[in-house]
Amino acid sequence: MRGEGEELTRAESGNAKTAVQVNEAHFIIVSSSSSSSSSSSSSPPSFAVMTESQVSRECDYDHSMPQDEFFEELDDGGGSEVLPDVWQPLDELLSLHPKYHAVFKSAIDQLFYGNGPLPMTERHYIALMAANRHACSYLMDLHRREFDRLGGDADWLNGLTAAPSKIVSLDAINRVLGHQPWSITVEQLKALTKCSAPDNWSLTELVQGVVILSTTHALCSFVFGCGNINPSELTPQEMEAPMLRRSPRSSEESPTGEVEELMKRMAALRDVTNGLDCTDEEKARHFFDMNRESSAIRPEQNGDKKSGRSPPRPGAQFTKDLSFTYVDFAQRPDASSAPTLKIHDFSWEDQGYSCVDELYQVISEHLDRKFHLTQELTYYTMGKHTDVDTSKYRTAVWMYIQSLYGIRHDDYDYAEVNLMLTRPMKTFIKTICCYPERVTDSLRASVMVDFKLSEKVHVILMILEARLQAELLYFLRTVVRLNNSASVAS
Ligand SMILES: CC(C)C[C@H](N)C(=O)O
Repeated sequence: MRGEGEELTRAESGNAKTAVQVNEAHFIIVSSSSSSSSSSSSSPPSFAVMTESQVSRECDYDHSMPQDEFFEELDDGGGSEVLPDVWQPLDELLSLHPKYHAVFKSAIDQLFYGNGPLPMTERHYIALMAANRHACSYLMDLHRREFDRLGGDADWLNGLTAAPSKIVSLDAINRVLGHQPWSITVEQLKALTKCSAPDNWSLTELVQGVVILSTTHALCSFVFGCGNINPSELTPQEMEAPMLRRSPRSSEESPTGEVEELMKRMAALRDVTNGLDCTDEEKARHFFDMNRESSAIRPEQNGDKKSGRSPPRPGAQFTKDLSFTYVDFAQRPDASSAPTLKIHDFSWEDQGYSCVDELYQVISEHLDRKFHLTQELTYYTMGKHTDVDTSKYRTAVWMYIQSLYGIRHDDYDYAEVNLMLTRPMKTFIKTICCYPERVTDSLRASVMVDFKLSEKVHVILMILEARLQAELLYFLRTVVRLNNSASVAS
């Protein structure tokens, strides 16, 4: 297995420009690409590239190929889609993790530019609606430009009031999915898909729409996690992403001991869990205890108190009711109608994947690879240390994220989360997942201080994928229930 340092070296030798930009101030790149919301003309026409990749898409994957072989193939340069230029800033950042990067590009290419029931312009409009939930100006700008470049009706860009009612009808599910996915109901899906409705959605269209919505919500978390910047507000010095800029407390100068402490805890945990195992009741109790404790973590409401700067947020033209936000799962008002989702009863592997595969087959394999790779990805490093088994840490991050959405992995002992994640780290993760637009410079700077840049990005990738999977699980479980209710009725 290659070490993270070596991955970087490979990126550097393969593409020196990319490596330097990512290392020093990658969000300068983000900024330059999102410098004007009405500058679609500055984006070179890359439609020809896209069309070519569309044509070759059908031959890209052998769906029966075992995953290990697929990942090996990526090492040999597989997954080399060229996304249109507007995606480049994300692309550059993700090049820190080449295997993930390749899978990500294929998935985005398929979702937004590949075969699918929805017209491409509508896909970008739906993503614009999703990015508006978190006031993510970077992604809103990206999808506005793509909508425009692909020939979308400029009127729609005035807001939902100018969009067709079929698109507008997706707003409710955008809201629920983005903030309280456990409250999606069969009735909501029925109303959208009912044949008698004038603008009804086919289930296949709805699945594509929802994959776009949830992917975009999760990408908002990624963008804010790494540092969302409004270029018009900032001087060039300020454009450096706060999280990624060399902090005076960088690990080389004054390590905080954070990594050593984590390594001790991981080792202790491995010893303990190899010998003792707690009962199912104890595991359940640990989950609910952790859930309750997590409710006490309240992300700041308004901008960055320390810098006194509250970045301007885009308005709510593309979604309604921005006051609808995340509520702590443990404190949801409808606890009886929205119980915990037990992975034992509904998981991506056992039910989710086949549900997507049946309705929107071309994306199922991409999602599966992304989830699988993100959970498996390791370089066996932590900070300056090598040959480290980081599985306890990485699992705790994934479990904590999904617990925020009421998802419980029955076999996991959530007491481990408390050992692996400090309160500031939980605050960071909860903010980035649930209220990414509220992240502050000081919060970013307070966590993962001794981690390498690529490790910080690695954690934020886990946030992206675990959140995406959580939203999809609730939606897909409801689709299955909808199908079951239809077959009972007939
Ligand atoms: C998130 C990081 C601490 C992950 C670690 N670098 C690994 O290779 O597994």
